[in-house]
Amino acid sequence: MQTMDIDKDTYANKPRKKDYIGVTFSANFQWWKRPSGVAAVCLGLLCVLLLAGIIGLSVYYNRIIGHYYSAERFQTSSLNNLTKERDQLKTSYNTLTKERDELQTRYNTLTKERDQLQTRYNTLTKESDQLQNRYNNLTKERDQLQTRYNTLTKGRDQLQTRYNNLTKERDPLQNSYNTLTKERDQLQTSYNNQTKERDQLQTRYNTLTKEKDQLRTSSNTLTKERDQLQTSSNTLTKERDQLQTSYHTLTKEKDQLQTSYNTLTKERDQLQTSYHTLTKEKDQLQTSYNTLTKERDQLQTGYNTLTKERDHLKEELNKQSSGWQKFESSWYYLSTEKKSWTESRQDCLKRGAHLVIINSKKEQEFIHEWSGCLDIYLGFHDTNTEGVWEWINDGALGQSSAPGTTYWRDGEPNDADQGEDCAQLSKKSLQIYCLRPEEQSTMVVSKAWTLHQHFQGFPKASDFHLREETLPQPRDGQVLLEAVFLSVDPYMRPYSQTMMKEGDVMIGSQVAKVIQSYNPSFPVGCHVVSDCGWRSHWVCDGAELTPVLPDWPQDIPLSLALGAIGMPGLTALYGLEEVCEIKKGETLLVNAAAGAVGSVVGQIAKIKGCRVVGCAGTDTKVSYLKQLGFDQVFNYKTVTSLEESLREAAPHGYDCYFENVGGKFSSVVMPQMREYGRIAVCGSISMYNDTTPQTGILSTPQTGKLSTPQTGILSTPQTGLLSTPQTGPYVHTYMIFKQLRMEGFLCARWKHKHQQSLRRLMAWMTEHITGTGPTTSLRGPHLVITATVSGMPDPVKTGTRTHT
Ligand SMILES: NC(=O)C1=CN([C@@H]2O[C@H](COP(=O)(O)OP(=O)(O)OC[C@H]3O[C@@H](n4cnc5c(N)ncnc54)[C@H](OP(=O)(O)O)[C@@H]3O)[C@@H](O)[C@H]2O)C=CC1
Ligand SMILES: CCCCCCC/C=C/C=O
Repeated sequence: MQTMDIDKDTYANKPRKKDYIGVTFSANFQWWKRPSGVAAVCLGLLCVLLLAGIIGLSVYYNRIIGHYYSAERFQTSSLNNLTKERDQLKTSYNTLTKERDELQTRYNTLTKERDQLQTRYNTLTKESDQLQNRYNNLTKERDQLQTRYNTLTKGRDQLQTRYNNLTKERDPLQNSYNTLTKERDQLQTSYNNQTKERDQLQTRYNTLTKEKDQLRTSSNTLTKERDQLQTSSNTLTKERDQLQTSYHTLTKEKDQLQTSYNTLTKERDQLQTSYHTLTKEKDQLQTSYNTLTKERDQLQTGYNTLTKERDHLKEELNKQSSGWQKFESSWYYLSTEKKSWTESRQDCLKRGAHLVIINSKKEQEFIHEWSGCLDIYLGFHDTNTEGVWEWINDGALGQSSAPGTTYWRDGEPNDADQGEDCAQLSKKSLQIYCLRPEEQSTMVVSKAWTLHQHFQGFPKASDFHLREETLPQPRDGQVLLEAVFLSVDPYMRPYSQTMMKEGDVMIGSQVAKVIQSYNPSFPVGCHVVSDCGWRSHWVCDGAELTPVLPDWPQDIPLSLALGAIGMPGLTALYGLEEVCEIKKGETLLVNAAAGAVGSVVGQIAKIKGCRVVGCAGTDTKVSYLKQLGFDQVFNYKTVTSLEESLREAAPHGYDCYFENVGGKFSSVVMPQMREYGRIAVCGSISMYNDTTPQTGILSTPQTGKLSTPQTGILSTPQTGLLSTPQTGPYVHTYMIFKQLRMEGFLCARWKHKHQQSLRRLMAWMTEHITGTGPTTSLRGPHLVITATVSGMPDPVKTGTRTHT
């Protein structure tokens, strides 16, 4: 291994401490290898021997002398021997001294040599120190190199680990990528390239720097590739999931379409067969129909001619028998009642006629004679412009010329009694004079409820004020109305806020009777619907009047012209047909179901073959709605959970929701709408009287699309329709995911259809009355009118409609 090689080299160069000490000792102990060392040692030894000999001799000599003197007498003979020995010792002493000197000389020589050696030794020591320093430096460098080597090794190992991990991660990604896409082969190739690169990297493993760079490069590349693979894997996974979802949706839709296609194909085939059969039958019938039509038309023509002749004869007979007189092409009637000119004019209009208009002298003479010479009011007046006399034009005849003006009595018209605006044919002569039209008639005083002060919260009696006002005489084209039924509707609460100022007469519709008329479209006695507000009487020109349907059946209360066969009924019809576009078999929810609108909504939906769920606020109303044929009804005020009751009533949810109440009720319904559901926002009665904002919280939805209830506060609306800021909830999530359609509407949008729609409502109502229609045909709640001492309904007590 490379590592081992490096270690060997390193340790081979490394001096051991033991060896270093060895160098020092070799200078002190290996003296026998040097001559100067040997000489010095010998000299030292000789000195020691000499010293020992001198000491030994002196000891010996002292003993001998001592012994000699004591035994002088005994050992005189040995004196000579001693002297000899002394001489010999002297000789050897001299010899030794010589030798010592020689040794001293040699010692000096050796000392010199030793000094030289010492100098050389010092030089060597210095050199050794220098070497030691260099060695230390080298050691340091080596250590640094070692450290760098270790760091690099570690880095390489980490890179290797990362590389291995990346390689490991890359493999499963490669596998999933291969599974997910057709590009598997390309990725496989790139994988092989990577593997090759890895092998090359392995080969270049020995050069750390290069290897590091290569590894880093390949690591970065792999990381990038892995990220790209990860990204493309994520993208593909997402795309696959989306495709999977849309695939499922499409499969479902396709299956449904296939099913309905098959059903339709079958139905079409059956229809095709029956169409052919019917076409044949139709052709045969058409032929016989054409023949019969011709015959019928001929008969009809003959019949019409005969009918006309008969009617004409009948009319003449009737008229004659009821006092009418024919002169030339006109009929004349003489009333025996005493009335003013104005009242007589009314009386004529009631009879479908008008005050007499004279077109010729002959006619004037006939009237004079036939009347038995009575005073006769003429349809001649200058009420529009003083001094400009004209014939009345109540529509019965075309505009007449005015030949009568040539028959004025002398001095007439003179306006003698001021306001003599009408003409009379004198009983005494054939002449005309003028008189006041209102003689004998009384002025009409109307009573009206006004808005005394704007409502704060629920309306109260003190918000209203009863006012009397004298009405002007109706003029040509005008009518005088008398209220029969007034309506108190929820819309008045928010509308008054913007459309009215304090002191104005309360807005509202009424059924009124025409009691004076100068407008042939509205004869006296007919009933109209007028938007003139809460008044007892009113004079108007008829432009805004809607006649109640002709031939209104006697057994249907006229008050329904303000209910089921009036604006509320129309609202119900348009909300269902135009906004909800309701279809047979669908499930509908309606709240405020026992009200004027709600009760009709439920009944029309039943007529159309739908399943109807209704909510009302009392048990009596609940029973009433059951009688009307609603499928499921409950009292929303007494149920434990509105949410649960709604779900029980329609476990599969609601296709259509006719919204009358708004606020919290609406929040609870929203999650229970079915996909593609439609919501007709007709009203929001629960919010009209708010003084503090309602807090609308959407409960956590079944779908789980929203995890957190949503709330919010709408700032006070620009329109000022609502005095109190409205709070959430925000319904967007439901609208989006259930693909709902929510549309507000006002019934006036379809004004052009009102007449035909009223006839449809009346037809449903009549079917019910006569029992000819389905059991679900229409019934309508009536109005409760509470009379007061004032003679006007109490605006607060009549605030709620109910059924009777
Ligand atoms: N868009 C349009 O063109 C029109 C809209 N409308 C709207 O239709 C709705 C119904 O009108 P209409 O049938 O004439 O009214 P009604 O006066 O006949 O009935 C109203 C009923 O609403 C219910 N109600 C009243 N207050 C509340 C409340 N706070 N919370 C829940 N329910 C309440 C009561 O029934 P209960 O006892 O069952 O609670 C009440 O009897 C109203 O919102 C009105 O504004 C009406 C006509 C036209
Ligand atoms: C003065 C009669 C106006 C009738 C308009 C009714 C529209 C109702 C709207 C909401 O409640």
